[in-house]
Amino acid sequence: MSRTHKTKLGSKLSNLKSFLKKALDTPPSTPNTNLQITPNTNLLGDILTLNLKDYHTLLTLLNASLTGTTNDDELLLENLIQLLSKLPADLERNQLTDALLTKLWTSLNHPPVLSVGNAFRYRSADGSGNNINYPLLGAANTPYARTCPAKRIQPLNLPDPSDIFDSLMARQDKSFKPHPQGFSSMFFYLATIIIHDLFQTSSEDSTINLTSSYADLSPLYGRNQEEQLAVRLGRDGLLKQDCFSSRRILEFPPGCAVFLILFNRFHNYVVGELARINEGDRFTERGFMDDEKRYDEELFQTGRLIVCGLYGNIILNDYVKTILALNRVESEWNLDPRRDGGRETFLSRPAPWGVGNQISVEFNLIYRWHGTISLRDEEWTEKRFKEMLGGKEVGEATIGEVLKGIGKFEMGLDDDPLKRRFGDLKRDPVSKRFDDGKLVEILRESIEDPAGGFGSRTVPKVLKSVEVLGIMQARKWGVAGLNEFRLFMGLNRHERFEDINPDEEVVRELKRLYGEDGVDDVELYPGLMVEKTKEAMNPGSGLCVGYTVSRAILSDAVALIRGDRLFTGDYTPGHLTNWGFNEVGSNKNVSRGHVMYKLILNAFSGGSSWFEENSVYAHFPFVLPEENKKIFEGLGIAERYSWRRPGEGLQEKGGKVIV
Ligand code: HEM
Ligand SMILES: [Ca+2]
Repeated sequence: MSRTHKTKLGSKLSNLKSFLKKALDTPPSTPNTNLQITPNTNLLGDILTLNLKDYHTLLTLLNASLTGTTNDDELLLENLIQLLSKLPADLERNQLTDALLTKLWTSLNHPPVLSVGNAFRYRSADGSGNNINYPLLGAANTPYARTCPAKRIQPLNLPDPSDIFDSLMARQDKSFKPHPQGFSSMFFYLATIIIHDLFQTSSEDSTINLTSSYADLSPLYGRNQEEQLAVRLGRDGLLKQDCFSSRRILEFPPGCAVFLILFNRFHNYVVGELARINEGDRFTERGFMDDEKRYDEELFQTGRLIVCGLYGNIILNDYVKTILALNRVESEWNLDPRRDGGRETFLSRPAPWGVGNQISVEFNLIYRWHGTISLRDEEWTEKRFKEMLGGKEVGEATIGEVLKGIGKFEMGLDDDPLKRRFGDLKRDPVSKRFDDGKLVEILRESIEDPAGGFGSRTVPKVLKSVEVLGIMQARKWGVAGLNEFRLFMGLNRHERFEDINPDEEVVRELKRLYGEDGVDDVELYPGLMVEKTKEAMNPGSGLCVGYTVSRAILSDAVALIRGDRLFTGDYTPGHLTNWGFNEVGSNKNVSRGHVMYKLILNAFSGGSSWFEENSVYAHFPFVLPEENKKIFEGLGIAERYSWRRPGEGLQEKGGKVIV
């Protein structure tokens, strides 16, 4: 091909490129026919005089970059190579070559995200190895990350934390406001389990997080190998009966512990089924039967992947849907951060997945949701603290005494989780299990218990020392200010105190504490806690939390789930078995896509005598039954569910009989 011909082709390509750029820069509302083409380019003519095949190649290329997929029957790659070989050695050819190289490079992950190595097949006890290239990313016992640079000059006279709590955070007598969207305490018990799965600040070194940054159910399975072994039965992949690893969860209302017991029972059911089905002989093929330890290990680890799969599905299909009020409308859409199959196109570039996660100090503060504690749990906490303080009222105790009380309580627990108890529950001497009736009673009461709403002045006074410590902790971590953090998250700056919260008293107190001109001095924590809260909006706003928190937690949920290799690239039937993969999946035609019922119905062998298959308590426990009644009547589906209270009318099961 002559040099002139090559140059002509190059200039045609250049014209075509500016045409495409214009087409893409034109707002969608403008029809393409109205495109202004520079008169001297004669672009349409150029396109028509292009060799038909080259023209076709460019169109296919354009189509591929719009849709993200290539039909390789059209031999785009080969035609592109032909076109490139015809072009002159100039800018256009180089750019097209670079684009081709980029396309070839970005089709694969660099470095690879997945591995077939045995070390990466399961979840490690401490969460290490989730990112195969940076195995310590997000592992237990590593430092917290920092999300936002704190560049502002630090104000030297920060207000007294105790004053901040009393004036802005403390729940005033009789001022409890139930959650505006009718959330039950069960919702916040799951939240409590999630946050203890993700944050546990070491009391010896507050830069260290003692648990893994992954939603891997560390409160059930333990934060390290030693804790994991203590909660396992040591045979057939089983966990010890009705047990969980976390000591800390025993500091919380008994509904949290029951929630973990539901997961324990699900685990033991799963490993039983895995062994029984023995899919593809995978648990016997390598002579595991002769090696009991190995057999136990394979069953346990596969079981854990499946149980964590259900946990992840509960977080996405029940918890996040409720947060976004998608539980209140007909739509089946959900924000699923695991979405894959996305391709890079002109319009979107899918976020990476499976690259790991490391929790930051900012998120430790963002998730301190003590304002949502119900009146019932406030009372429970007052009693519990009094016990831990040897009878002293918490108001009379120093922060040191409270911390010592908590430490002593945890130390006083037996090392063997099987020997720990909670509430007034007793283990059956033979089965070692707690009584179903008692567990159901705690569940029912938790589902019927109205949680509190977020906002300023909502935190029970009994937690004052915890909050004061939180404020001091945030200062020690040197976190950014509220406005600094908002700007980092892409939110606008609060220019006036009224923007933080229009409530007159809150504005007055904020000004008193931070000074008339101190709006940028307002600290991240407690700023997050006193910010105005989002109004209910269906769908869109279910959680009704403070503005900044509502935005930040969605990014965090995506980081947590999409960042987790074992929830994304390695969430496969190969890892979980076909049976396990199906067992924990969500089906939009069942339970409106929710999956909590799988956990609850499985836990009680009495089956329908406790919860009917279609019990609203089993299917939608995060919202109060009376609120669900209103929602489902509005949607015209109330008759699909049983509204009977679990245990109602039962005389002989040992639970409290409700009539
Ligand atoms: C009655 C219920 C609750 C009680 C008695 C309680 C008590 C405490 C206590 C004593 C601490 C400080 C010491 C420790 O880390 O254990 C703490 C910290 C914390 N709480 Fe709560 N809490 C409750 C509910 C919640 C809820 C519902 C959430 C959020 C979903 C939450 C989030 C946090 C967070 C993120 C920390 C910091 C943890 C760390 O840095 O290790 N809490 N809570
Ligand atoms: Ca974890």
